[in-house]
Amino acid sequence: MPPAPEPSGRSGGSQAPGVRPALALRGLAKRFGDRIAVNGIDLDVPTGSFYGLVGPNGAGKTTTLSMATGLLRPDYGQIWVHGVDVWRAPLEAKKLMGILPDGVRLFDRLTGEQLVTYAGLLRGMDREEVAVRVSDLLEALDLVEDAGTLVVDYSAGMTKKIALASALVHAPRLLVLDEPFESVDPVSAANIRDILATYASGGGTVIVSSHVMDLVQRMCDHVAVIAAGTVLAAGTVDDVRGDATLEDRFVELVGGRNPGAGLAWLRTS
Ligand SMILES: Nc1ncnc2c1ncn2[C@@H]1O[C@H](COP(=O)(O)OP(=O)(O)OP(=O)(O)O)[C@@H](O)[C@H]1O
Repeated sequence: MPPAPEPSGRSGGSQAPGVRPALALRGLAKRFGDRIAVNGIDLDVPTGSFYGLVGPNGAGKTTTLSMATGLLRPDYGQIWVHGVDVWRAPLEAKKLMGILPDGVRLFDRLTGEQLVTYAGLLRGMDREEVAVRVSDLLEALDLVEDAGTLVVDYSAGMTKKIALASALVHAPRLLVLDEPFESVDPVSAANIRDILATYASGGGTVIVSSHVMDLVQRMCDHVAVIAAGTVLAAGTVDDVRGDATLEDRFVELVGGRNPGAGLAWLRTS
């Protein structure tokens, strides 16, 4: 098995010398038929960072994160999580990760409490420890009252929160969250941000994909901007945005603003 790479310094990492990144991607590529979704992505996510992955619709964020977490096989490239090759040693790698995928079906005929308990037991944890953590997570995510409700009857935001609890229950070293704040109300979003900040300050690494630039600017310390399956910029949030806001920098990098073109018929006066 080839050794995990040392931090390259060329792909957005700012890790102390000799410390392996929490996630390293090299030459990652994926094509669906004629469409190239991911076109050779290199990225280092430093251990302990709060890393935002941003890009326009169809940029390749979900495809990249699905490959990085072992859910989708890459056509080319390699992925290491804390030095473990995700596709050569999947069980070892997956023990290190908690994943909130975008749009993956949950076992929604379980109650919220049963679902998180099941996630803990699947990870090989003992029943008593799982019970303590499930209770703590339901409390922290304000789901105690709905612990006995079937997940199929949860709202979209509650479903996100219970999926997040399932991703956290085994205290992973790397948390990969695809659009964690979508459909989540502002109070719950603030609770989730607090939980993630505590997790990162305790040495955990968080990767979030998001369209909300303001949130990424406030919450993340690192960011990668991807478009058309390639990395346009990566590094600390301050380096990437320079003197501008992240949103302005994003629009500048990605381009494509076309206000109202061809929609003359929408004018009502
Ligand atoms: N299973 C699939 N089959 C065919 N094409 C796909 C598939 N999954 C993704 N794609 C295509 O790959 C490209 C990247 O999609 P992806 O979902 O990774 O983008 P994204 O950055 O997550 O977008 P969004 O922000 O809209 O969720 C898009 O052009 C998409 O249409």
